[in-house]
Amino acid sequence: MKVAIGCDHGGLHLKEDIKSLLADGGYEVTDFGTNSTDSVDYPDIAVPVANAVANGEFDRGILICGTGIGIGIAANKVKGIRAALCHDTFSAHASREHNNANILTMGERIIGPGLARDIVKIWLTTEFEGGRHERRVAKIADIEE
Ligand SMILES: O=C(CO)[C@H](O)[C@H](O)COP(=O)(O)O
Repeated sequence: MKVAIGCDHGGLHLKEDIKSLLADGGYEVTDFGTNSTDSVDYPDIAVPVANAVANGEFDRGILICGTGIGIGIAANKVKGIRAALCHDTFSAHASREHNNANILTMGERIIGPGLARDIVKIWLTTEFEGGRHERRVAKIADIEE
């Protein structure tokens, strides 16, 4: 599975930790930055990652900022993106099974690396359930038309 990852300055340390988790797990990871603690604007990272997922270049994306909120709001402006903010494992599971989320967002200023790692592992390995959820996700796509 090909995974695009990105963060702003508020998510740098968690992004680096998640990158090593993904590399150890055999995922093909591409880092869209940022790569320092210098202040950057999260839409500048969110949009390239979201475009790369939306156009099929990557299977999934992971975006991290201080809260996970801003970077997710920006990603969700890109057509075809269903970015889900998950700070617990139940949401990570449900965002895949029910919502077919293609981008996971998290906030480094909110959760620690242990929980974040569990969230990522669940999120990357849970399949979309389809069925009634397919109809609902299709209605979200209709909003974009
Ligand atoms: O969480 C975020 C967006 O939702 C950002 O990481 C946060 O707003 C950055 O704040 P600052 O410029 O004060 O470091």
